[in-house]
Amino acid sequence: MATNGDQQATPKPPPSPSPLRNAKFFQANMRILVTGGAGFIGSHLVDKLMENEKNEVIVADNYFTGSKDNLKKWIGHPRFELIRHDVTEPLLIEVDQIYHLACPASPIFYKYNPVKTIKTNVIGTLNMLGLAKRVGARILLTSTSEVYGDPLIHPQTESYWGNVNPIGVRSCYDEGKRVAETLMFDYHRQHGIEIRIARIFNTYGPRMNIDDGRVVSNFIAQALRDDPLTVQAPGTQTRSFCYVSDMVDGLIRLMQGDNTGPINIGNPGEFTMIELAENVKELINPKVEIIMVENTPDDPRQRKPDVTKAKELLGWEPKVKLRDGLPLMEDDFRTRLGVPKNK
Ligand SMILES: NC(=O)c1ccc[n+]([C@@H]2O[C@H](COP(=O)([O-])OP(=O)(O)OC[C@H]3O[C@@H](n4cnc5c(N)ncnc54)[C@H](O)[C@@H]3O)[C@@H](O)[C@H]2O)c1
Ligand SMILES: O=c1ccn([C@@H]2O[C@H](COP(=O)(O)OP(=O)(O)O[C@H]3OC[C@@H](O)[C@H](O)[C@H]3O)[C@@H](O)[C@H]2O)c(=O)[nH]1
Repeated sequence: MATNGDQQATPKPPPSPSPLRNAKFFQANMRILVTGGAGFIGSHLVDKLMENEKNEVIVADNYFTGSKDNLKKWIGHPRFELIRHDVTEPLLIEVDQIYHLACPASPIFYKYNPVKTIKTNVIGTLNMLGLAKRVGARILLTSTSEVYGDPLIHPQTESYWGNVNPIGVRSCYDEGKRVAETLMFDYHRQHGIEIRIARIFNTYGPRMNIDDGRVVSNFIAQALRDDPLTVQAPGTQTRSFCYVSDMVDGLIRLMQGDNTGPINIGNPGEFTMIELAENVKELINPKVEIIMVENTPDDPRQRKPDVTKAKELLGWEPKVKLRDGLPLMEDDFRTRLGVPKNK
């Protein structure tokens, strides 16, 4: 007989959701928790979810890298609630879906307090799975392309197990997300929880912190301030950049569909960091200098998603090309930095 610990056991059916879900006369809105909803991707996701009048959105965030400012248009709205909460503590609320994003995402922030980063990924994800189990909610984890580490196959498919340093300075994030994925599947197999895992590749767009430290926000802020664009050596390392509206569309499709994932969500357009700097220079400030600076350990040398699965299973593919997305982000950064277009 299959036991709870048996990896091959058939998944149990999920716990039943609230009876209100099938109620005829009660107002049965979809109650959606977004952890990390005050951050960059989270706040765009909230905007999209709030467009549907059947959705009630609850954000839980500790404001480590996020800000209430990102959600100011929703504060006071009857279908919206904002809770100052750290996911490393349990949260007792009633919801139907959980988008679990809470986690610092920029390397300079996740390396700042690595122990807290790993606690957020492990204890935070356990707490959110416990909540999902108690109330029968479906839960989506925003995992990352960093689970592939410094990948030895290219482009990366979901079946690739990765090449991750378990004791390096990035491990609190990479290994933290890998454990978070493991926890998701263990709760699915052992308790029948409905799970969804998105492996997000580098995403950019308006509302990124100006001093977030990630490459696209750094280059745009530097170009607007007439500071040199700092390409970290050797500059031939590659990334593939997805515009945030495409990302949000992919996350919602994954949540609403029938596949657990993991599914890569990202834009396969691949650029070296030198090419990215040249694009920013040409589009935003042709006079700006590009300089080479020292890199940090374990920087992945190449990254590009294979999005076949997302296309086939979610009917999703990215629409916004890098050269169309950069000017949209430039406009937002100009407004926030107070740098008009024709200065
Ligand atoms: N943006 C990307 O390129 C990218 C790529 C891969 C994965 N992701 C994942 O997507 C999610 C969102 O990333 P983002 O780019 O919007 O980053 P972000 O830093 O803007 O947002 C993260 C949010 O989580 C909150 N948070 C952090 N620790 C918390 C805690 N312990 N309790 C409660 N809230 C906490 C922060 O305050 C912030 O609002 C993260 O899980 C990240 O790992 C992002
Ligand atoms: O100013 C800079 C910043 C960064 N870089 C380079 O740009 C590349 C991308 O660096 P970023 O800091 O933007 O992000 P990374 O791709 O290293 O990590 C990201 O991956 C996906 C997500 O999970 C996270 O958002 C983050 O970990 C790296 O090769 C880095 O060396 C520069 O050349 N100049």
